[in-house]
Amino acid sequence: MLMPDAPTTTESLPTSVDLAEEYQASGVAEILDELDRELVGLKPVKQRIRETAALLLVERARRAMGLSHEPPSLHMSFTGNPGTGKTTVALRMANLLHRLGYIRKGHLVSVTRDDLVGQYIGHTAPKTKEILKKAMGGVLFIDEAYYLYRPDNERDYGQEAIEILLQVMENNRDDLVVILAGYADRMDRFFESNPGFRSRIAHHIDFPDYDNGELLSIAESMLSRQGYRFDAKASAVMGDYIERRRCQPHFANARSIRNALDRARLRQANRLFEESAGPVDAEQLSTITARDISASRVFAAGEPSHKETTP
Ligand SMILES: Nc1ncnc2c1ncn2[C@@H]1O[C@H](COP(=O)(O)OP(=O)(O)OP(=O)(O)O)[C@@H](O)[C@H]1O
Repeated sequence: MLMPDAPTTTESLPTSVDLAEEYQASGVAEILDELDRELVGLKPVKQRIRETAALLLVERARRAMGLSHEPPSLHMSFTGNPGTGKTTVALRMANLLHRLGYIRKGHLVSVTRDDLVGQYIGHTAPKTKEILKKAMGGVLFIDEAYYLYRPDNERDYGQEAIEILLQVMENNRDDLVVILAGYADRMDRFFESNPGFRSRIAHHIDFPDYDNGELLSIAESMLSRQGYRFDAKASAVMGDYIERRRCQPHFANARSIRNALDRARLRQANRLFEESAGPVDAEQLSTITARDISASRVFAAGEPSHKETTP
């Protein structure tokens, strides 16, 4: 395996590097395989991550061989609708950057405006610096990053947080990676008004919405990880649920699926209590039936829309 830092004498520099071996030895292969296996869909996202990993491996090899190299800029923006996997992929990205030696610790600190910006004068700088301290050596993930900038209020404290962030993104490039996340259109407007951010972010990754088939696969894989499964009819009803849920307000892709499954498990538990006179077996305890899903309000015809949190 390559040394993370370039050797100091020319004699000790390697004259060639086996990239395929590096790919395996660094653990990058394992992370990318896991990403492929565990995350449904996201083809363009996975492709971009593979490309980034290849770039970083080549950069590392150049450094080890004493070729001219520039520390790559790793700050990123992840755009897409809620529940499209941005946080999940950011976690994997942190792991990847750590395995490649680009960040010391590889942890992820996920924040929103309220974690960075204070309500009173003098509160913002210490708050932002505290978060940055926590994130050093890892990845700082700022969800709905555009809320930091409020053009309607000239004296908004968000501006102070922005200035500190920009400085740290420039000066601590070798120890902190910042990922800005949120809706694509709002992020575009944010970059237009804050060119400092645009120029510091080299990698833009767009997360598409999942299609109905992908959401059904996500539901099945989430359930199986929890030790449950749909019976044959439940799978079909879940497909129908997804079709209807997508057209209702507060739809949040995979997050809506996670919430729907939580509620289905609740109904299953209640059903087991109501139905069972005697002992229940493992099969019954692990099966979600059509009824556990069809009792959802999503199926109530003409019913006004409901919020994500409604049971
Ligand atoms: N492709 C996928 N395969 C399996 N599970 C997924 C996939 N994408 C997302 N999930 C799951 O869906 C949930 C929501 O995903 P995540 O939090 O990463 O989305 P997000 O884009 O960050 O959205 P938000 O900002 O609204 O939280 C998580 O529980 C995650 O594990």
